[in-house]
Amino acid sequence: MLQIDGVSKTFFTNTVNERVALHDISVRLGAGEFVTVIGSNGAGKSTLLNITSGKLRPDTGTVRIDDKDVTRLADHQRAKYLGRVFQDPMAGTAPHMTIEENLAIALERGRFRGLRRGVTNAKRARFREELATLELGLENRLGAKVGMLSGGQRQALSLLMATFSEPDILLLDEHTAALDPQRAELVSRLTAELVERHHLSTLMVTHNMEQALRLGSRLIMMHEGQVVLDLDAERKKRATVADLLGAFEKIKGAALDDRTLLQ
Ligand SMILES: Nc1ncnc2c1ncn2[C@@H]1O[C@H](COP(=O)(O)OP(=O)(O)OP(=O)(O)O)[C@@H](O)[C@H]1O
Repeated sequence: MLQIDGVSKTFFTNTVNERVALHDISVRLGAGEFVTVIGSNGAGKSTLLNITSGKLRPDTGTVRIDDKDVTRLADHQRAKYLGRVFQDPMAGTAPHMTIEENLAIALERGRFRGLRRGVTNAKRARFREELATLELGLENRLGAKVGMLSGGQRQALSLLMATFSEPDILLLDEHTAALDPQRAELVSRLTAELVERHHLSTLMVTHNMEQALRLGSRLIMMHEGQVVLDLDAERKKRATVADLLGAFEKIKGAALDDRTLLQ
């Protein structure tokens, strides 16, 4: 469970480059809730994920994971609660290590810290079983260097690594955006399966509105550092891409009207 309460973040405060990235934002995720996050460029989506992961500190507000206040914990101290997959397929895995070495490191994080890093036969059996669910044949290539895999295969592996220690929160940062449509579709399908199987509380940023509507149990739209639309499962099921575009136009229009009124 994630509770982001009253979080604000401004970059380059009191300079000509000042940017308000988040403005008093509050987002709460229940256990197993899968929220897709859309919004225009600069809306604050990545900043929200970076504040959740501890990569950035908020200026004000708090971040709680499973009722524990983690606002002041650095990213490495929070890592055990979180899984994260980035847009760049090269970011989540170590290319010079084998598939099983990468998986062993991922397994060591999170709740399995008692285990040693070495790859035992028991672990190998588990890796094979988990990899088989990807349906990419990687279960037969445990000794292959990860750098030899395609972008789609690496991203599928990153996703598996981020999820199989069952983190409290899964953060997906446009994780299908750099893949061709077929691979993006595969990674989308795997995302839905893994989130469901491990019952993970998930925040997924995407620019693909159709994907944002298809995946997840709730959708939020951000604009200028705030949540401007929050659709629950029922409303999300009925919504179309045209509805989302319409809502966004209306919000932008309202913001313009407000500014006009102030002048
Ligand atoms: N490290 C940083 N230093 C300075 N400004 C930043 C930094 N990170 C984000 N910003 C600014 O904060 C605002 C929000 O950026 P953010 O990257 O969170 O938006 P986003 O919704 O993820 O955008 P995009 O969809 O383009 O990735 C923008 O104005 C951006 O320029």
